[in-house]
Amino acid sequence: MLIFDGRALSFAKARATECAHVEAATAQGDPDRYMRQVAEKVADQVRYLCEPAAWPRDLPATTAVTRLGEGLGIDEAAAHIEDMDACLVAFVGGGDNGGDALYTCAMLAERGKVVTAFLLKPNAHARALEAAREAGVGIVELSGRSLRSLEGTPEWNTICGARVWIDGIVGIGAHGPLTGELAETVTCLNEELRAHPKKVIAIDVPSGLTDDDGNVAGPILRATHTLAVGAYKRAQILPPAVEYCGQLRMIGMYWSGAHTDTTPDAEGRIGAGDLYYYDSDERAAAAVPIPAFADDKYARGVVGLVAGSDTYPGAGLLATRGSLASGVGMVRLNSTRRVQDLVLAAEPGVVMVGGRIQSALIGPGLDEDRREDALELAQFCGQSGMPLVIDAWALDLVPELVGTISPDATVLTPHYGEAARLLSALGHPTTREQVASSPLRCARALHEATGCHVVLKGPVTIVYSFEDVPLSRRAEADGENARRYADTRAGERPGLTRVYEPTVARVTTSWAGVAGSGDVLAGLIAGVLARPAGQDTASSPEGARRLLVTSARLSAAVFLHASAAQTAAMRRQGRAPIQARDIADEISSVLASIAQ
Ligand SMILES: NC(=O)C1=CN([C@@H]2O[C@H](COP(=O)(O)OP(=O)(O)OC[C@H]3O[C@@H](n4cnc5c(N)ncnc54)[C@H](O)[C@@H]3O)[C@@H](O)[C@H]2O)[C@@H](O)CC1
Ligand SMILES: Nc1ncnc2c1ncn2[C@@H]1O[C@H](COP(=O)(O)OP(=O)(O)O)[C@@H](O)[C@H]1O
Repeated sequence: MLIFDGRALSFAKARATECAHVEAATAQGDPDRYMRQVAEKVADQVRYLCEPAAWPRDLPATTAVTRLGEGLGIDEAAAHIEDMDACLVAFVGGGDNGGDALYTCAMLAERGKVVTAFLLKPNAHARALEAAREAGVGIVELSGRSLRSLEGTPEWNTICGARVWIDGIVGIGAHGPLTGELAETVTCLNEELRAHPKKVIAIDVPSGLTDDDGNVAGPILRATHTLAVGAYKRAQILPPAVEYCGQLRMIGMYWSGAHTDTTPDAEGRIGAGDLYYYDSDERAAAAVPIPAFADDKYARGVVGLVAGSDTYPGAGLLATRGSLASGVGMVRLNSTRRVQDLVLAAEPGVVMVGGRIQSALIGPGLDEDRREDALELAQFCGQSGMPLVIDAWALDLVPELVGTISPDATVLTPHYGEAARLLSALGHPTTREQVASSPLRCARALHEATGCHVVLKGPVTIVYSFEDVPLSRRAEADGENARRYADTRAGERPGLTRVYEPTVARVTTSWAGVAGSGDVLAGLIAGVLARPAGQDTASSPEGARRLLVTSARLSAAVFLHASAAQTAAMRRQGRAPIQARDIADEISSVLASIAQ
């Protein structure tokens, strides 16, 4: 069973956890103790981010080379270094997020910073406001007016002249998109940022980011840094909202209970509403194990591909190279003569005849002429329960394959457009725009419509996966709830319980979105699934085969692909394009750089 690097919480869960902390502080007669602890850590981060050394690494760039939002913009940073210690400005709302901001301002002022707080609501947190005044923070009261009303005044110049803004307008207490004067204020601030970029440090979440599935339905103040209080929130790591967070840092608040929910939902599933992030070089390396002393090519795994066509020959080569990078002992490629010649010229070890395989991939670069071979391999996998990856063109075959494939062993790897087309073909009319605005929701819908694992490719790729783990392990780990749940399914899967582990990898580069990049990923996933199951997979019940298609393996492949793209982009300082072949080439150096 998988425990990823961490669970990202829903806003409701985060609010409940935070409330418990506040209640405990209140019971001890100091209701703001927790808030001051948050503010102290925020103030430390703000001071650090104001230091010259932090600038070159931290300024954002739109073409990010990122670990979820971390940006590089070295030249712009250098230009601002001299006067970045000018004044700090905070925008303060009427809730506790504003309270955090005011205490933060007070602490910064006490440490010698020049700070001005703009109160956007008449009901700012009273004790925090008093502390800010006492510390010498400049206070500007908007009394409910939009910030736009200040344009042309000296206060407006203070806002524009600041190098660093602190966003305490709203946090996780906001419901729905921002409305009224707050919406206008945020729009106005974003306009100023577009004209004159600055550091924007969001306390907990960028103001306006309110949807657990990362949907962007209204104005959000675009942060360069987001300081997540206590735990990451789902919207901070999900596209499209992730783009507004900039570099994400955690403010540790000793939150407990941020583990997988063991309570089944209405349909009896565990963890289907959870979201994890994957950020582990070591775990990724475990998916590509060093061969054992006596391993021959068959022991290392053989992958069978139906990829490439006379219409799209290059896809056959790129998928092949993705598979080879996974360390399989052999790739068997079924393709046209033209593709075979192309592949053999680059990779003479590839075998063009059929035979024993441990996993399969159909789809990259296929055209109508390749339909029969793709269907045949899919059907073979369905009958044998062998892992099958369905990508690109072959995704259009899914509606006719639904009854024949083995969903537990099948992975669909659509991009947004393909996901929309497939969902529509399966009876759920969906546009590409709808997928782009709520990719997690659509990945889940695709799983529900097909039963398959889904790798939804995008700026941040989502792995919507699950495992059937032995009841004994689940119960050991999670206690009574799981035991009760498993009993209800005993007739269906005796001894097993289904656990969902939707995951995003915390690494990305926008240079990865290039033709053929997905072919490499599909090949890599199929290759990883052909490798012998080892430490990286969940254990199966006594006597059963070890599980091959797991969240851990799929996430590892996605992570390696993104890391390879990022490393290739970094070789060019993130400023020059990379090609799909660069990603394939870089996978082995990423693996080589990871200590095993
Ligand atoms: N709960 C607590 O006691 C603490 C919360 N902290 C911080 O405070 C934040 C949560 O505080 P709150 O629960 O007070 O809420 P927020 O401060 O996030 O937001 C609540 C305010 O936003 C307004 N609002 C809500 N939805 C809106 C919308 N759609 N458009 C415009 N205005 C809207 C409300 O009227 C209210 O004034 C967290 O993110 C966290 O950072 C902690 O750091 C300190 C203790
Ligand atoms: N803006 C982006 N930032 C990072 N990665 C991206 C972006 N856009 C696309 N990608 C990645 O690029 C790959 C493109 O795959 P796909 O669309 O299938 O292309 P192809 O079929 O040409 O190989 C996917 O891995 C996807 O996650």
